Formats: sequence, structure tokens, C-alpha cells
Amino acid sequence: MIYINNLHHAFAIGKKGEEQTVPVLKGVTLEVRQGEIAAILGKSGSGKSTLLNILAGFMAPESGTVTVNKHETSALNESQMAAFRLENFGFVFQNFQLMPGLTAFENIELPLKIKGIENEERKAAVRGLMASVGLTEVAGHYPNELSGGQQQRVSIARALITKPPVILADEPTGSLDSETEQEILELIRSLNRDLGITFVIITHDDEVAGIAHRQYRLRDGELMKGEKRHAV
Ligand SMILES: Nc1ncnc2c1ncn2[C@@H]1O[C@H](COP(=O)(O)OP(=O)(O)OP(=O)(O)O)[C@@H](O)[C@H]1O
Repeated sequence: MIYINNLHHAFAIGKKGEEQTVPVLKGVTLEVRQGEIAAILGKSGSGKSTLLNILAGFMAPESGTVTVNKHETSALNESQMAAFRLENFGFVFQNFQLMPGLTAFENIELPLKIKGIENEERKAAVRGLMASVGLTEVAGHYPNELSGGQQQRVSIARALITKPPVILADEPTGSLDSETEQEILELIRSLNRDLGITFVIITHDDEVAGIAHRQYRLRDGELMKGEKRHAV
């Protein structure tokens, strides 16, 4: 479902006129099949976020292609990419990125409002999803009234509410203690198993990568040989 082929990217750094080009991705080729959890592992600075940003279409690669669901997304223009992203990707971040002025319910509801889904249908969808991820009791709470684990559940529910086939998660347990990390990893596993959602998880944590069907390890912009994979 996701094919990344021979991706190269470099950043220009330094003063204008004296820029130096620093290569960050040096020919990355990888595949993620539908229904898999894939982990992209690597130390700080290895190029993980750059790879995720290119996969999500927030940045164009210098060269190489990205294909998602048979669409070559690296060939789309900005507005085509924005529309594609809305339909195909949900996002989960390390620091949750919830709207502080909205309740848990309203945060999850927001993407449906943006899509113009009608009130009754919206509320029913949010109620159903909140129940399935164990959030019903905190529906009226604001983010600062929730634990880290609850906030991450809200952010996962917000990512799922529009039913995207793929969730892109950047260090989804990076701000959580180890017990809460296990709960969130179990939630990701069950969403993958029960709903068939494909996950691409960026992490530096082997424990997180442990739930993946497929692991890629980035070092200095290159994938290391020996991709680990087991069946879904
Ligand atoms: N906009 C930019 N301009 C210049 N250099 C950049 C830019 N973004 C990233 N870099 C550099 O590219 C390299 C890879 O960065 P990237 O953020 O992709 O790594 P990462 O593996 O996600 O790291 P971390 O785990 O710390 O987020 C780093 O050396 C970084 O300094």
C-alpha cells in the first residue's frame, strides 16, 4: 500500500550565498503493506521525521517517489496532496497536539466538523469511537484535565474518526511513562487487528518497534540491511 522508492533529500544550511547542502535521506526504499504495523527506527538526527514529512506530503523530496494506495503522491501538487491527506492519513504526535479550549469529545469531533458532517451523525460517530477506545467517562474533560495516556487516546481517536486507512505516528509514546506506553501500544495493536488500520510509527524505542510487523532502521539517512518482518 505504501511504496517509497529511492528517496533522496538534502537541506541547505548556512548563510545565503555560502549555503552547504547536507544530505539527510540517501536513497531510502521501503514498503508497507496494507494491514501492517511498520516501525521506522533510528537515533535522533537519522532522518526519521524528514521521511515521515515526505510520506505525509508536507515536504517534497529532492528525488525519488512515494506511492500510497496506487497514487503517486510525490507527483501531486499542494492542494491535491491536502485532499489526499485528509482522506488517507490520520496523525498521532508525541505531544498529542490537542486543542486546549475543546473538550475530549469536541477534539475528536473537530475533523468531522471540518469535513461538514451533519450534527447528529457526527455526535453518534464520536460517542461510538469514544466508547471503543475507553474514553466515555472523560468526554467532557478538557485536555489539561486528562492524564497523558488519556490525552493520547483522544488524539488517536481524533486521528481515526475520519476512518483513514493509514495512521502516521511520530513517537506516539514518547511522552508517556512505561505503564501507559504499554496501554497505548496495546490500543494500537487492537486497532490494527480489529479494524485493519495500517500504522507507520516513527520511534527510537525498540519496545515500541516490538509491536511492528515490519521494522526498518535508519542510520544517517540510509536504511540498514536486515529489515525485520513477520506476517500480520
Ligand atoms: N529544515 C531543516 N533545515 C536544515 N536541516 C534540517 C532541517 N530539518 C532537519 N534537518 C537536519 O536533518 C537531519 C535529520 O533530521 P530529522 O528531524 O529527520 O531526524 P530525526 O531522526 O527525526 O531526529 P529526532 O528523533 O531528533 O526528531 C538532522 O541532522 C537535522 O538537523
